[in-house]
Amino acid sequence: MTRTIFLIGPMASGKSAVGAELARLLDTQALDTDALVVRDHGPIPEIFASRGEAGFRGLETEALRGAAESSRAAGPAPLVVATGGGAVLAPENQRILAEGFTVYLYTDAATVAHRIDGDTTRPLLAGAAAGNTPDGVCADAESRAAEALESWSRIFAERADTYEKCADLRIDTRTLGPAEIAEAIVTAYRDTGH
Ligand SMILES: Nc1ncnc2c1ncn2[C@@H]1O[C@H](COP(=O)(O)OP(=O)(O)O)[C@@H](O)[C@H]1O
Ligand SMILES: O=C(O)C1=C[C@@H](OP(=O)(O)O)[C@@H](O)[C@H](O)C1
Ligand SMILES: [Mg+2]
Repeated sequence: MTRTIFLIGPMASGKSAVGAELARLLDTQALDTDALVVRDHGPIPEIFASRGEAGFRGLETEALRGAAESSRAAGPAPLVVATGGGAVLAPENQRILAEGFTVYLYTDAATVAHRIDGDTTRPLLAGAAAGNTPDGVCADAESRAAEALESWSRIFAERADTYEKCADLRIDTRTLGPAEIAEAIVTAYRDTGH
């Protein structure tokens, strides 16, 4: 039976980039839950601002459900679904991930530091990126980057066990490029008999 390949992992671990590469290798379609939410509801920072994180999580679950449904309806090639970093949190999402082949893209703070520096698209890191400090004083670029990285590390520590629990396969991506990671996933997926 064909199984959807889900990509999970922390912010900026490469889920979206690897998803596109993997779909190219498997000659199939890549879906991205964040992209589906943006397509249907607008930019993620605006959703966090208007509906809060809980509102975003509801839309994320809807997108994941829809992506899994599209995959079931697709032909013999497995669909690739990149998730957002917090998609592993909701029990309903965990049940959906358990039906597919779920790959955890492991990385660390040192590796993602330059990827999230100055990023304003991820609201959970953007308090720092926007220059807001808890005391309301504008932070300089260097301390903003340090704060974003601190937030990333704290959130990752909170979720690390959940990523492990949801994964059929864990790849240490720290020294690999997206194409190499995609190749490793295809090999492991084929090893499962697909
Ligand atoms: N393995 C990798 N090596 C180098 N750069 C990467 C790698 N994976 C992702 N990137 C880059 O890091 C940034 C974040 O990747 P992205 O796919 O958006 O992560 P995610 O979807 O997990 O948040 C992008 O600019 C992407 O091109
Ligand atoms: O980790 C998270 O909670 C989030 C990760 C983001 O996706 P990426 O992991 O693709 O950055 C996006 O879903 C949103 O900003 C929340
Ligand atoms: Mg992404």
